[in-house]
Amino acid sequence: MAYLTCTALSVGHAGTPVARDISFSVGAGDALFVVGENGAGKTTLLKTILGLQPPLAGDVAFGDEAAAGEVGYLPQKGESQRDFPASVWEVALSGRASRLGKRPFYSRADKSAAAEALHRVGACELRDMPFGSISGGQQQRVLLARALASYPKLLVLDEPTTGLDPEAAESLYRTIDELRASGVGVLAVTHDVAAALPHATQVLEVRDKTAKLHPASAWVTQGGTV
Ligand SMILES: Nc1ncnc2c1ncn2[C@@H]1O[C@H](COP(=O)(O)OP(=O)(O)OP(=O)(O)O)[C@@H](O)[C@H]1O
Repeated sequence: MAYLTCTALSVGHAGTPVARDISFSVGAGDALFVVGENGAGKTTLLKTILGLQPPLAGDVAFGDEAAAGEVGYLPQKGESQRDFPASVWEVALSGRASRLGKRPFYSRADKSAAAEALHRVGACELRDMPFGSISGGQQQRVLLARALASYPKLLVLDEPTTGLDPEAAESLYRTIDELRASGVGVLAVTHDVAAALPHATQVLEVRDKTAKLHPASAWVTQGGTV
């Protein structure tokens, strides 16, 4: 079973659909990129998948090692994140906060998950640096580690390369490829279709109040843009 399966999903606000009849699944090694014009409904879809708002119809199901809600989430980058007053290590470790429950301190398992996540994204050497002092590409890498430390199987990324130069974006995508090769499944929203496409397995095109699923190779041959 896939980590995430959406079936005949309708998403929207106050009972009014923004996009209807959305069906896709994301499993180990998959990278599904959601594309569409401004206002098409990409963020509404992500929020529905993350359980922040209810589906208007249809179903969101989690399976395998990604139980309900156990999603590593990298939110869209906000300016406030740049000066976040914490070290890289603290940011990575904060991915485990939702697992603390009533415990006052992070456990050895929490620390080892955060350390492993930093290692997997190639950010070990940044560990003791203030988060606000590293580059935008490095910050995104650390926030990817944070998502990975929280739930390492299914990652949901909202515009992961926004604000990065092409080299930093490509480097982040290559890291995401390596994570996929080790069994991670990725669902990402992007406006940067050309850069994302070589790293996608499927493209979900949200348009005209519905969504079409394309294999990434077919999207290339039809010269797809949004
Ligand atoms: N809380 C809300 N209440 C009512 N309508 C909303 C709300 N949030 C978004 N919308 C509307 O839903 C539609 C889809 O918005 P959404 O943010 O999902 O689009 P998007 O594809 O993510 O756009 P962008 O690429 O600009 O981020 C838009 O028409 C928007 O105005």
